[in-house]
Amino acid sequence: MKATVLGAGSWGTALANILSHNGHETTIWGRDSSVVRAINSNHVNAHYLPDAELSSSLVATDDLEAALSGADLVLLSVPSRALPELLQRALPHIPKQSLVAHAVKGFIRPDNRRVSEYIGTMLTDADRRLAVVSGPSHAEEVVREVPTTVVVASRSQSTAEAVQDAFMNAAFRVYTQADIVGVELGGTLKNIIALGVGLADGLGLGDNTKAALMTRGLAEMTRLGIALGASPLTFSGLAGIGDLIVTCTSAHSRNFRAGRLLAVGLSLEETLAKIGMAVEGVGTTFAAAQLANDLGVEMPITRALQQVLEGTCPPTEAVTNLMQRDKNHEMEDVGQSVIAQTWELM
Ligand SMILES: NC(=O)C1=CN([C@@H]2O[C@H](COP(=O)(O)OP(=O)(O)OC[C@H]3O[C@@H](n4cnc5c(N)ncnc54)[C@H](O)[C@@H]3O)[C@@H](O)[C@H]2O)C=CC1
Ligand SMILES: O=C(CO)COP(=O)(O)O
Repeated sequence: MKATVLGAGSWGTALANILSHNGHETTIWGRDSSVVRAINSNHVNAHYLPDAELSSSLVATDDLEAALSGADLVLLSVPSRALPELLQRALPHIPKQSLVAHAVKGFIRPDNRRVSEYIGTMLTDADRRLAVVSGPSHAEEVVREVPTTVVVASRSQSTAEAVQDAFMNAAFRVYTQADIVGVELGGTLKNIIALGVGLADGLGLGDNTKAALMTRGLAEMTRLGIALGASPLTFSGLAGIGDLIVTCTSAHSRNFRAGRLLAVGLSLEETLAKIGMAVEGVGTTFAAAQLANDLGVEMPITRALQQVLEGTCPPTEAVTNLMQRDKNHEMEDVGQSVIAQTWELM
């Protein structure tokens, strides 16, 4: 298979490295010619993954048209805010029969569309060709071949299985899924909660608080997911709770680290500059808050975080506000029918 990865940041590099190691003729496109040169001459991406020695067969280029020529599989792996511009430039050169996968965890603003929804409006035969790769997978560990599991979702089973085959190896186990909406939303919405857990950590709050944020966070992720057409079960899988756990507990997570920096008093601009890589949770918080508002979905953690990011509520006050919300049943609307049945039987 001839594979082309668009985006030479952390994740694009890690995924291109897998494809190359798996024996596929792999090209990675990046906009930064110094990164391209370093991958070709030294097999290293010094800015994003300095400690990893990349496959010597991996070829890098900054020529988009040449990168896409003859590709059987095209993988888009840039931050969500960069995707529209890149896609406009890439579309005329994407071969008509190629499979197109993306590994982006964010919404396309300002319309707050899912990435596959956005790509699908432009790509011919999208239902057959398009797939999403998501799951608990920090690039820093993937390049070290730390055992990792992800999920590929597509409306087409054969496409999901083809992408699964392309990536699967002894250290990178790939599952398939049909729920493209749920898989995309799980990977996207967990970044909001990771920012919140990072804030809690930076404020010196305890493990109880982090567990509360993760669990109640999953509940509000699931509520929005259901409203947008996802299967609730997907949120108990790799793209949901799996990715939530890794992002909320790993020192590699840019979202978790950003939350910690905000908690100790850095401004949002200072925080983003200090991380120096994609922090998708910031844009996602605003997008999800807007979607929740439009759809009438309760997302208290997201709303609290939005206020913190806007600078209209200090983090400690946001915690107090969350704790003092009206009392509630744990399962709320998601499980109401089940709860009613159980109580009738008792
Ligand atoms: N880093 C990770 O471990 C993982 C990242 N992701 C997701 O992958 C996506 C990409 O993130 P990372 O690679 O981590 O980001 P990164 O910050 O490491 O790299 C971003 C890359 O995009 C490029 N870029 C930025 N603006 C661009 C533009 N306008 N046109 C072309 N290229 C542009 C940069 O030059 C850089 O190569 C994000 O949605 C992220 O959430 C998903 C799973 C794991
Ligand atoms: O999505 C990720 C791991 O699955 C990466 O998370 P961060 O963007 O927070 O580093």
